[in-house]
Amino acid sequence: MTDTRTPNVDDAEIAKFSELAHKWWDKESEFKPLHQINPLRLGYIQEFSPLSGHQVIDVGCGGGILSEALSEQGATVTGIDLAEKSLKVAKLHLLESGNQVEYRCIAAEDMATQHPAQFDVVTCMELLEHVPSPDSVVQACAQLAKPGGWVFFSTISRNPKAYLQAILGAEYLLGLLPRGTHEYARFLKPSELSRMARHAGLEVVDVRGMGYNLLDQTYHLSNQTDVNYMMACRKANP
Ligand SMILES: C[S@@+](CC[C@H](N)C(=O)[O-])C[C@H]1O[C@@H](n2cnc3c(N)ncnc32)[C@H](O)[C@@H]1O
Repeated sequence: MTDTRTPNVDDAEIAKFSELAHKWWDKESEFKPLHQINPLRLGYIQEFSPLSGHQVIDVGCGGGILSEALSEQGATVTGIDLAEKSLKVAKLHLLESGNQVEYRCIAAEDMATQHPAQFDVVTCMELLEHVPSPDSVVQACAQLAKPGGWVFFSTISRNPKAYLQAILGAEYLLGLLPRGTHEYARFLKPSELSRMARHAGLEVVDVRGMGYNLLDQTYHLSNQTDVNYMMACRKANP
């Protein structure tokens, strides 16, 4: 039977990340902001869930910045992405770091069909704003989680301040990210992501902002969720 589903992927997005793949572990490159926020998101995840001995899947793992940090905490980590080149870099980096992560080139939706309810923790960071149907990825993340498991998202809200900071500021004025990294229409308000999460059977436990300090050029957790934010969700335990 032919699969008539429209794949939930924007080829231009995959090409964009593939083009930069060799720079994933260069902490002064276009991926510097991801390296800078990584300790914050790891700490956030650990506020809610232990990692040691847990099965974790990192959806849209890229070069493995978060996947490796999760593995360093003793989790058994699977990383999935659709950019082959990024996964190659991720696998090569394991040789250097000695960390263990199983990387697979597969869509979240397909992984969820193959491995439903298999993971204690699902992380999906900075991915939703790069896909045509974020709700489909949210559904897949919920399906991947065990009952009682945790699902963490991070993305960017959609409002004039987010446009000014995340696109105009970060891409055009400060040059923190390459121009064209983000498309405003794909930003998601916390209320919209909460609705998607609830629809997928997840309880939204917490929403937390991530702010950037222009003066010392550092990121911090914040109660302001109107630009970058993370969400901690829990799958119901029937
Ligand atoms: C901004 S990067 C975030 C990487 C990683 N999650 C992190 O935060 O360190 C976005 C990632 O999403 C991946 N991506 C984009 N569209 C995707 C899709 N439809 N399915 C899986 N991964 C996708 C890209 O290849 C890229 O690695």
